[in-house]
Amino acid sequence: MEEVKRIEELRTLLEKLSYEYYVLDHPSVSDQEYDRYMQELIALEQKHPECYDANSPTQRVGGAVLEGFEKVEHRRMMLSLGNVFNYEELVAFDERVRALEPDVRYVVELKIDGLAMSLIYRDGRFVQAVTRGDGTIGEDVTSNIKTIPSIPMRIDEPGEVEVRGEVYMPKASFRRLNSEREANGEELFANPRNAAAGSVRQLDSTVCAKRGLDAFWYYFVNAQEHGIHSHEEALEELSRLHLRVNPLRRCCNNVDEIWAFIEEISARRHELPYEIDGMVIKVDDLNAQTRLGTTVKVPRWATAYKFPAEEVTT
Ligand SMILES: NC(=O)c1cnc(N)c2cc(Br)sc12
Repeated sequence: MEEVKRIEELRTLLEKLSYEYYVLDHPSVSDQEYDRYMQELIALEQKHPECYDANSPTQRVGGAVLEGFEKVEHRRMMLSLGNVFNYEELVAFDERVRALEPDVRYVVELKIDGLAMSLIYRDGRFVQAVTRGDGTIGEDVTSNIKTIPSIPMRIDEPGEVEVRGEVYMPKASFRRLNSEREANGEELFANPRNAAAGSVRQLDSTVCAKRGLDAFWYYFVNAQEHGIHSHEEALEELSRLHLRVNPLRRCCNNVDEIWAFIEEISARRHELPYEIDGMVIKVDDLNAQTRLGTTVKVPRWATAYKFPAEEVTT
């Protein structure tokens, strides 16, 4: 029946248009055209309830208001990071790594000031989003994470894929939210991280949908099972799967290259449209990461450089 075929066609088209707009920031159609396709799909889905699909672009917002969040155990612990606060501590980190991995190469990324999140895809379909929690047990916040338009509901990868990253509230969304709350005499959020955490914990996803959250993904959990050997390759694969990966990153061969990038980003971080509280330095080679291993709660193959605390008025 061609209407059922049209439903599948529109679902695929709307996902592609959403990717172009929210991930590539390069839409190929006008908002009006996008809305016309969405309205056409909504009408066809109402006519064909037998085609219901929770991952349809029409199902991102709405659904039941939850009583609470289910607890979920992570397959692999969600680690936090050790910290370094200055050049000398960064040198010490590098020396500890080089003692085991003499010709190490690093990838340096921005440390997004949001909340850590795990996404599970199965056979190419988004199935679950889980907060970090205590690192072992998190909360299922799938209904809220589905409302973030840059997160794909489908990916072109079979089997089980787990992706981790940071959900955050852009500075513009934060300013808009707090000015609305001020106008309504409500308590203001202290910073974008708190506002993002409060939004993800909304039991009614229509509230979360209005908060203008976004996310960057920076960890392909079972990358080696998918034939990937380095962190940089993993980030490129996440991009290929249409996940939103932060392009502001640099491969560095030594501490001085790391420090140069830290100073470059530190000088321009207030221009960024989102808050960062430091930089993340990771060993690039995944086998070297495995050889270095982790301590009780933090990896030996990565650390976070934290910017000096300052009074930031956003
Ligand atoms: N790029 C990254 O690895 C990264 C970025 N932002 C963050 N808040 C975190 C936290 C951990 Br744990 S890793 C990481």
